[in-house]
Order: sequence, then structure tokens, then C-alpha cells
Amino acid sequence: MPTPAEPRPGEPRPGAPRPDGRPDAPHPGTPPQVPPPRAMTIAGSDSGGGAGIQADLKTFNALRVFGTSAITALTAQNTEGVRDVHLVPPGMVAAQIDAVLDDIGTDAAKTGMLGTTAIVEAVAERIGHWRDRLGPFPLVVDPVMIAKSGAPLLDEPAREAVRRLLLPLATVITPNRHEAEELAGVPIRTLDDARRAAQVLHGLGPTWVVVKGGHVAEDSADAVDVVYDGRDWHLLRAPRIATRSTHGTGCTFSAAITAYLARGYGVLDALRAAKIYITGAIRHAPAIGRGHGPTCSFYPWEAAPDDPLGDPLGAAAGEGGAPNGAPVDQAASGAAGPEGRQLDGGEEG
Ligand SMILES: Nc1ncnc2c1ncn2[C@@H]1O[C@H](COP(=O)(O)OP(=O)(O)OP(=O)(O)O)[C@@H](O)[C@H]1O
Ligand SMILES: Cc1ncc(COP(=O)(O)O)c(N)n1
Repeated sequence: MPTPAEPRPGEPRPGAPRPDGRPDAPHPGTPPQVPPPRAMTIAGSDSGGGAGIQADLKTFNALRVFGTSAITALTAQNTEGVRDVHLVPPGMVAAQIDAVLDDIGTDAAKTGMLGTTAIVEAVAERIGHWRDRLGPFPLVVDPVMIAKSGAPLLDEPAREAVRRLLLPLATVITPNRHEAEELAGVPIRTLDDARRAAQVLHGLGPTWVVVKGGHVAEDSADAVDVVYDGRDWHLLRAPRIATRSTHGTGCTFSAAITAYLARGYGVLDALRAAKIYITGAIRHAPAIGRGHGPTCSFYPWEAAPDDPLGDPLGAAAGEGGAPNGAPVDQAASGAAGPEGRQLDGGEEG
């Protein structure tokens, strides 16, 4: 490893107080002093990258939260549909939760696709156990039942287990129209129907209920979600965007709520911030796949004027420096990326 060099003229010495009194960015290689907020997702993997674990981790990262995961199922999936599902044994789901929470802990957690009664039971039991040990971290339950493409992601008997075991543990539940109908037993066509369902769902034990409006009154100009905390009603309202890129919107929305809760937002603020985020993610959706495409989790960063790293390999890319697996700061001398140059004090070029 090159030794840290004297700062270049005009650059502050690493660790020196900044003129504005705020802490400086850590010197490369130095662990940050303040750990980031942490959020855990317990959900299925979507090989297509638009929903499930993949959407959740991207969302956590985009919202500056360190994400961890317990995978409940592998799905062979793309924007057109789910081709196959392989469930993870419940003991292995529990083992992932234990491994993460025993060491890393969490500031909030969410659930997504759970698949079967046995997995729901394992997750509910481990959440209860770890809340007793770590304190009552917020839990967002997205009661995923059917993929947008129509494939079942929760079997019939497991719905009762979600109702009985998981909803009472939830800080927030985020059913879509279909899930709210199933869990509450109330048909939903209008916002008033959504309110009735929210009231029934609140009676099942969650602290906050959000009945999502993506599939309610689909010809209206706004996508409106109904929020109920047992006392007050709120509406989350944003323009409805005309697009086919709505794969994983529910996962991304509930992951954003989880991220904002992990960052310490109050529930209503977390819901409002997450609604702004999902609307932007839908608006900036990339053109990917032949079916329902994913949203853009990183749109706030992609809209930034500069890519902060630029081309991180620079000239080294053409010389076989880093792609062969060598750490960038040990690649061919004088050909390292920006971090290496900063460490050895060399010139750019
Ligand atoms: N076309 C759209 N334009 C703007 N917002 C939308 C649109 N569709 C959904 N939303 C919003 O996205 C969030 C997710 O809602 P939705 O009802 O689509 O969830 P979902 O059906 O569970 O999603 P998925 O099953 O795709 O994960 C909600 O805040 C909803 O209002
Ligand atoms: C692993 C997994 N989790 C959740 C969904 C729901 O997302 P959508 O309704 O957009 O298909 C999914 N398709 N796959």
C-alpha cells in the first residue's frame, strides 16, 4: 500500500477541521466514524432486478442506508413474468435473519415475498425474538401476494398466517388494492372502499395502514394512497404517470418507507418522503425489457450533473491494470485510478 502523502497545495490535511466546522470526508481507507443507518429486507429475489430484494437494496442504497437481506425465495423472472420459483427452507431464512441481526443489527426492517406459511411463521418468530433483544425496531410489512404478471408469490393458506402473525407486528403495512381486498375481505373500487378496507386492516394490529392506489381508480389523474393510523386519515397524492414501467413499484415504495424510518423519520414523514421517491423513480424509469419494466431507484443520483468518480480506471483500463483483479492502488505504477493518485500524490494523467 502506498503511504499517505502530504496533501497537495490547496487541499486540506485529512482529518483537519473544515473551515465551515463540519466534519471532513474520511481519508480513503479510514472507516467512517459514524455508522450509517441500517435497514433489512426479508423478501424474494427477482432475477430481473426490478422488484424484490434487488429493488429493496437499490432503494436503501439510493437513500443512503446500508442494506442487508434475508432471501426467502429465488424467482426466475424478467419484465414479462415469473418463470420459476425456488423457495428457501424456513430454517435458512431464519439463519439469515439471525446472522445479520446478531452482528450488524438494524434500524428498520421490511418484508416482501414470503411464499409459504412456514416462512411467514419463521419470519414472525425471529422478528419477535430480535425485537426483544435489540429493541422494537420499525417493521414495514408489504404483504406481497401476486406478481404484476399474475404469478402467485404467496400460497393460499399463508394469507391467514400473514393476517394472524405478521400484521400485528407491523409498524406500517402497505397492501395494494388486491392485497387489501384479500386481507380485509372488502371489495375496493373507490377511495371510500380503500378507507373501509384500511379500517378493517387496522383492526388486525398494525400501527399504520397504507392502502396503495396504483390499482384504484386507474383512470384518475392522480395515484392516491390512503393512510390510516386508527385515528387520523391522510392521503398521499401524486400525479399518475402513464407508463408500463411499474414492475416493483410496491417493493420500491415500501423499501423507501423502511429507509426513511431507518434514518429516523417519523412514520408520516417517511410515508410522504417515500411517495415523492417512488413517483420520481417511476417518472425516470429506464426502457428495459419487453414487459413491465423496472423503475429507476437511483434517479436522484443519475440526475446529478457529474459522475463523482468519472471513469475510475482511466488509462489503466486499457493496460490491464485493474480488470485482472489487482486492487486499483496496486495496479501498474502511475496508472492507478483517482484514489491511487490521491494516495501517492501523483499527477493525473
Ligand atoms: N402509474 C403510476 N404513477 C404514479 N404513481 C404510481 C403509479 N402506479 C403506482 N403508483 C404508486 O406507486 C406506489 C406503489 O403502488 P402500487 O399500487 O403500484 O403497488 P403494487 O401493486 O404493490 O406494486 P407492485 O406489485 O408492482 O410491486 C404507490 O404509492 C402508488 O400510488
Ligand atoms: C421477488 C418478487 N417480489 C415482489 C414482486 C412484486 O412485484 P410486481 O407486482 O411488480 O411483479 C415480484 N414480482 N417478485
